[in-house]
Amino acid sequence: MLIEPEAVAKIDADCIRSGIPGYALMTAAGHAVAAAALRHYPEAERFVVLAGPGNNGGDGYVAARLLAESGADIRVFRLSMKPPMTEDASRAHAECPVEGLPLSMYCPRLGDVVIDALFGAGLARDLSPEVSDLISELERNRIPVLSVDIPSGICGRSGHIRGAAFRAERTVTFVALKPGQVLLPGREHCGEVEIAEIGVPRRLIEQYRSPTRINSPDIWLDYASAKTPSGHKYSHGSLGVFSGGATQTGACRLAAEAGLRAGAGLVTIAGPSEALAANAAHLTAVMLRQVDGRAELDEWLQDRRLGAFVLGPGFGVGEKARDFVLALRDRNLVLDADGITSFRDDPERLFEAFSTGAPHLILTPHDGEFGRLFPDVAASKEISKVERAQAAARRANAIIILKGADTVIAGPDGRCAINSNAPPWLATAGSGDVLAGICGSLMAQGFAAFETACAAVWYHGEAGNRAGKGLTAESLVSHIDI
Ligand SMILES: NC(=O)C1=CN([C@@H]2O[C@H](COP(=O)(O)OP(=O)(O)OC[C@H]3O[C@@H](n4cnc5c(N)ncnc54)[C@H](O)[C@@H]3O)[C@@H](O)[C@H]2O)[C@@H](O)CC1
Ligand SMILES: Nc1ncnc2c1ncn2[C@@H]1O[C@H](COP(=O)(O)OP(=O)(O)O)[C@@H](O)[C@H]1O
Ligand SMILES: [K+]
Repeated sequence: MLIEPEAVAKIDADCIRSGIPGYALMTAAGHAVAAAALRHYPEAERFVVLAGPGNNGGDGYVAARLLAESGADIRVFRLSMKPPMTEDASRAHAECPVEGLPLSMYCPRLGDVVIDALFGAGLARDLSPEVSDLISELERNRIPVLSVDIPSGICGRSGHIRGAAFRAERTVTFVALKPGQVLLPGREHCGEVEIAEIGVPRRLIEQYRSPTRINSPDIWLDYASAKTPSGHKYSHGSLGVFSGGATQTGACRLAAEAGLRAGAGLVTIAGPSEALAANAAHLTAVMLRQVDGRAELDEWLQDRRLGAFVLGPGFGVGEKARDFVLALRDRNLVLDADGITSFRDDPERLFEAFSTGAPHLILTPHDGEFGRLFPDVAASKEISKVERAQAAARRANAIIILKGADTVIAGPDGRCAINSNAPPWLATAGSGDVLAGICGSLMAQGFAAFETACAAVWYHGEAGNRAGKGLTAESLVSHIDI
């Protein structure tokens, strides 16, 4: 579950209305931070709390008091020497026995552990040069940082860096993760994340949970046991994958084999006559069909058992791709790679074709391909990856899988998931073709488009984890296990 940074203040206000004082929450937060500091840094020579002007700083003052009470050597440096900006933070400051000095007086030294309590959910602008310089100095001296709630400088909504950001070894966050802790680069800046409960009632957390979720199997739970013991290969889904020309057949085979491995009962590669020999030489369980032009395609499409199609991997960019896609407008389609690029000059033609009915088009762009279909959305740097994918999904009436280390899946209805199980070695040639094949397979098996996309991305990541560091796209296929 995720909560947006904007919800933090609302949760606080509702807690207070429910009789849970804000200061109780701040005290619990400070306790969690102090406990994590003592637990993870027993060898620290001194703890250094950097306190900001708001409640993030307030959590820092509480932690400083508790660390002082535990007998640790503790220093506090304040961003501003003015009184804190909230009542709770002022109280935490007043109760802290350690005198706070101006931030400019802090000289990092070996043995320090920094507790970064400058900004959390309230980060509203770029960090000042003073803070940026301090961050560089801490990094140069390899001083470990434990961040309170989120590393200061990371936007909790987008994961973007506001000018500069602490690179924490650990982060103690409260209530639930924020999107900016799962999206990059925020995720990398958080280090190990611990979620502290702090006593917010469950019903409030549920009430304010973000519609954006972390990708996990509970999203597609309803489809998990779709196969019945009495099923046959057609009831397990029939998938069609389009092949490119004679010298570009590898990509479609990766998609087709992934589709079979992901559980489709039947997978057929449809390709031009010139590619038949190359495909035939490498296929066993996957079937082959000659489809040169539109007439043969239309004939093949008479087979309504074909539950989904994959077009794009190795297909070639151009009018043939556009023509085939338009012929598939009322079918379940995964459009990847060349299939996406083919609509670069006229994306509206694609969107218009799939504009009606329940979404049945899945687009699987990486950043470059995304920019070809949605140049204006890609250009707006302020919006988060989640918001980019959502805007694209609405425009295209499609499910968008915006790939990367933090793949985001979004639907036109606003549903969204951020994936976090993919290992870095998944970034290898052909990996995207495998993902397209898994998507096609699940759609052919009857999963709805959004659930398909979430499940495919997650199983792709799991396969990557099982395959391990030396993975190639081929070995990735053999590790798909659904
Ligand atoms: N429900 C929760 O999750 C709870 C959250 N608490 C803490 O409360 C924090 C949020 O507190 P606040 O809303 O007071 O926000 P922050 O403490 O994050 O920041 C607040 C102040 O910093 C100023 N500011 C923002 N960006 C700045 C920049 N770049 N340079 C200089 N000043 C800047 C803002 O004008 C604002 O006044 C959370 O991150 C968390 O640490 C806890 O106290 C307990 C409960
Ligand atoms: N750093 C990374 N960590 C985890 N997964 C990644 C990373 N970079 C890319 N990926 C994933 O690897 C796949 C690459 O797909 P794609 O860019 O289409 O490559 P290709 O065209 O070579 O198959 C996508 O599923 C993407 O999400
Ligand atoms: K912080």
